[in-house]
Amino acid sequence: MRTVHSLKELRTILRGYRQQGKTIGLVPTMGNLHDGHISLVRKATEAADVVVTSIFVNPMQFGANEDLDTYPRTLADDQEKLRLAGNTLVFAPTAEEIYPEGLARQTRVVVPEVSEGHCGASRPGHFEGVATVVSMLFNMVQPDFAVFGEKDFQQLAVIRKMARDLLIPVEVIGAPTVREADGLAKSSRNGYLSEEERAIAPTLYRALETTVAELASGRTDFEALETEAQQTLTGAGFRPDYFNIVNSQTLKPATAEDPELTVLAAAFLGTTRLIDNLSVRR
Ligand SMILES: Nc1ncnc2c1ncn2[C@@H]1O[C@H](COP(=O)(O)OP(=O)(O)OP(=O)(O)O)[C@@H](O)[C@H]1O
Ligand SMILES: CC(C)(CO)[C@@H](O)C(=O)[O-]
Ligand code: BAL
Repeated sequence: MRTVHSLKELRTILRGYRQQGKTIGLVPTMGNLHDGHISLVRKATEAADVVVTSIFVNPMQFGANEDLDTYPRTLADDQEKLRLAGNTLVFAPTAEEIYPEGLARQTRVVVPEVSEGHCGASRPGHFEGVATVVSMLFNMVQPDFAVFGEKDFQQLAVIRKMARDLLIPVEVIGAPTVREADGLAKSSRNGYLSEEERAIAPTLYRALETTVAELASGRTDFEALETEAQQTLTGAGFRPDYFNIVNSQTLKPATAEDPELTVLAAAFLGTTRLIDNLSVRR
């Protein structure tokens, strides 16, 4: 498995694979890899001959008061995990390689509607940063397939729409959320939790499970369900950011007629912001 840091090297190697008629899968990440990321890599190896995992902590998607500087960077460990998972190539560029003229002068990709609300409301500019860097990664790698986790449900919806609207010839594949034994969604940011916070953290998943069970039983008083869940989270020691029951396709507020609903949630434990979601067909 090779690691490249420059776009020039990446393009040279990928040209070789294409000349051999090989299909290419892309797994975009910010590194500090865990079993969730590795499940995406394995899925990509099933779909494509060659798998490129990118590791780039993208400054454009971080807000001014967020954790860009402290975000864990663990390239050597990540490389070993990727090698064991059957990954072909690691692309780990510097910020200068991706944004040579700096963020202020970079063309940006805005995805309307689906970027609004939920994480888009709490993290202004976040999905613009994600859509911009992912469209650049699609241009750099020109993958046949790209795999993203359903843990970041709104992000997956934004990327699907962006690829469709910009006519990018890539098949976007969603992969199920990988969880710890107690239900907590695996996430690099779980590493920020204290022992006490880690013990509370699975309450987020349990609140989603409770809400989904109520929805499956036919309840349609969505706002009351959202309030109940937020009270549960607050009682457990969280500071809820949002807890929204939505139409799984549009991510707009749920209606009683929707055939599939998704519950999207984000909540803080101390300074750590966790997100998770669960879907239910009715
Ligand atoms: N538990 C998980 N199961 C499946 N996919 C996941 C999981 N966690 C992250 N992913 C996916 O991995 C890709 C890279 O995500 P990222 O590097 O931000 O990891 P992360 O653990 O979600 O980090 P963060 O804590 O910053 O949210 C995204 O497509 C994301 O949805
Ligand atoms: C898709 C992504 C790699 C873009 O920076 C990031 O948002 C992530 O890790 O989910
Ligand atoms: N996993 C989403 C990337 C972010 O939180 O910035």
